Amino acid sequence: MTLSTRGAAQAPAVLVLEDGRSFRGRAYGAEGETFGEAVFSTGMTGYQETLTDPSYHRQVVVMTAPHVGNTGVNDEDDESGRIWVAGYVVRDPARVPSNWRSRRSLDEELVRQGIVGISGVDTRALTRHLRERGAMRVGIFSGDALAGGGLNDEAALTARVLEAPGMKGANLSAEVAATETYVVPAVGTKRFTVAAIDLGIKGMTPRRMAERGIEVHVLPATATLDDVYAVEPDGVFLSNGPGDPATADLTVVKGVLERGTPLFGICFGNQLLGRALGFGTYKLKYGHRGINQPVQDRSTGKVEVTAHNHGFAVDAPLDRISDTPYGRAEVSHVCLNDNVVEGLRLLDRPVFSVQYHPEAAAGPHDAAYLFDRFTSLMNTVPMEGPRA
Ligand SMILES: NC(=O)CC[C@H](N)C(=O)O
Repeated sequence: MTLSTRGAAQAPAVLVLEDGRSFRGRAYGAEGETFGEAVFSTGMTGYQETLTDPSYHRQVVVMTAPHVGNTGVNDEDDESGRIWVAGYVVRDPARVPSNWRSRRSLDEELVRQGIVGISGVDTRALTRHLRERGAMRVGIFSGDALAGGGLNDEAALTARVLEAPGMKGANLSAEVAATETYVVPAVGTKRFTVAAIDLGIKGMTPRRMAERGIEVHVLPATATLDDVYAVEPDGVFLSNGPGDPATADLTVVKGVLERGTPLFGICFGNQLLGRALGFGTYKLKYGHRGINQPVQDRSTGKVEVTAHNHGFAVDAPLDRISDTPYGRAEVSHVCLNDNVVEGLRLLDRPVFSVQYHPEAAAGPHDAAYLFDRFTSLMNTVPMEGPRA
């Protein structure tokens, strides 16, 4: 158990939204200033995985769960080598974290990694504001950033927020992805080789494949089609990742589709597949983030409770099969809260994707069957040449 001595004694901080609304609180984590897109996450647990998910790069995450940090920070649950959120907003941080795996408090970890946060904010009011007005740019200011009376000059702080870049048009995968290929070995007998394109991949994703006998070659976001086929893959995987899918290069995805290699994409990967098929993508008003989102698999009618983190979505028709340059495609999964497209499937090729996070780190394991589906596609496709 680690005792945190900070909390109520922390310096004043202020959160300022681009539309001028502001919230006062206390510094949490590092003091200073930070900017990003304000988004809210409804996960009640799993904050360590959220913080270290590269898809949150350049986003300031507001936690709707009121108590955050209760189980501290451990050495096992990180989803990447660092915290990626641009800032962190909580209502009531734990003063005494307690868990057998805890090594330090969340506050200490945020300080250690220089992540500026704010606590003591009415996160319900802030979330309702974002739901009504949509995700928008935000700044958090504390310590030196408020020296000279900044706390009382919110117009000046709002002007600074308005200078920060937005999420639309942001091309961010290369900023978060590995620069060198690495291999996650199959657990037990190796059955397949998969080339996974790292657009901001989480650590659990290759592990979920490895558990199924897959040797995963994780390739940088900049990998070419030749790099992909150099590993002689039985299947190709497109990962999650930050930024606007409209900015991504689709050459590799289209090349894989042409060859008919089994393909599975998640989240950003689903959006890239959608765009490669000729569908558009658009920015949702406030996105889906959390570990309790109901999704229906339209092929079985089954409802799964799933982990999400997306601000963009694919624009594809729900009521009919679409003709694409790679054959017929359908919307395979849909979000039951708002009918947003949550999955795509090609009818003539071994290709599918989902908009959510079947690796479930954190989250319910309802969607684990999707990794089995990918494995069975590789099982049935002859190695040489396209199937379609
Ligand atoms: N988790 C992800 O892959 C997110 C995809 C994309 N950046 C979005 O916000 O929709």
